[in-house]
Amino acid sequence: MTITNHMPVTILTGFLGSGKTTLINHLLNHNHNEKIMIIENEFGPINIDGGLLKHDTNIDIIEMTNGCICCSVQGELITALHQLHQKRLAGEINFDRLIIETTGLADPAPILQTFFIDDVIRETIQLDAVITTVDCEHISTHLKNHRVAASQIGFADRIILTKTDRVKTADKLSVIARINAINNKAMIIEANHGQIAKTQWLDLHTFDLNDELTISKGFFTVDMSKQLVTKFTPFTSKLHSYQSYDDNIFSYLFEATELDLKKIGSFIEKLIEQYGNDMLRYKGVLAIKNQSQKLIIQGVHKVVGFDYGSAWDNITPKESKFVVISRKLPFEELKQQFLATIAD
Ligand SMILES: Nc1nc2c(ncn2[C@@H]2O[C@H](COP(=O)(O)OP(=O)(O)OP(=O)(O)O)[C@@H](O)[C@H]2O)c(=O)[nH]1
Repeated sequence: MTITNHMPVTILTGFLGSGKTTLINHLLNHNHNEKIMIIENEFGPINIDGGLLKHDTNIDIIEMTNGCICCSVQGELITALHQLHQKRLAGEINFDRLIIETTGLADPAPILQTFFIDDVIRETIQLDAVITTVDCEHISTHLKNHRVAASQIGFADRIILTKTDRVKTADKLSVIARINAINNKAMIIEANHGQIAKTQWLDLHTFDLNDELTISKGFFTVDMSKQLVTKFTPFTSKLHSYQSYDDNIFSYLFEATELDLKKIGSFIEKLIEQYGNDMLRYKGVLAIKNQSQKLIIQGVHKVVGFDYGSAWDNITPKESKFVVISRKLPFEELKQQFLATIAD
């Protein structure tokens, strides 16, 4: 990788003790050809994880201990990223990717927004994905007591389910169903003690304004007693007695045929203005009348990006899909407004 390339950045979040450090350690133990920079943010004055992470020559760790990235040290994160960029440009340091491990108590929103709002960062860094570790054994308690736990799941592009060795299959399935109810866009991957191939959580390119809009239809497991595989066997949970919980974050899917550009533009503008604070992540691939290319939209709260993607082919029907992971929205009302943007 050359310095002119955008630096890939992965945000690793997940509640306290959910296995973030274990996952990174597994990566470092099995990574021999990449130099990785890690920004660690620990809540409180002492960075425990910095000591737990296995140092070797392929890793540099920046510790941020002035509080939690999500609030008081957002500025510190920006400064750290600028400095890294400068040092890299000057040839003082070299690394191939950056991982930001957030404190288990952090809401990832402000961290994510940093990558959209700061010009230098936007131009030099390629935000790759938000990865959330979920502790299968304790997530129910976390969700009950800490609002941020649901938020971390809601923001995820990919969820890594940990400690499944400590629960019964039925309990694991109900955790999966609960995660899916919060975020049906993120694929769920099971990892025993962080043992997961790096291809499963790095270089996912989820923030590229590309045409891929995946909605998880089940979940996927990696069985580490077998070889690392890149293809998974899809597993669909058949839960007949799924209990409903009030996690207050939901996945909404808006679907329609070809849309009128002006109308959909003002729908989205109004939606963000009114509900942006509640909308954690959203992504859409929209079919616009008289436009041969797909219109791609994606955003985090009130920060939104639009771009034209690839052209529609003659086989795929021109359909618009817009997924929103959000705190509760008046979905029926919004759906009618969305449908009203269909082109005449
Ligand atoms: N049984 C079991 N234990 C695990 C697994 N993954 C992690 N652990 C253990 O869970 C504990 C917490 O893991 P960490 O990796 O430190 O979690 P963390 O998310 O970095 O924790 P904080 O930095 O405190 O938020 C450690 O004792 C790990 O060994 C797993 O899949 N199964």
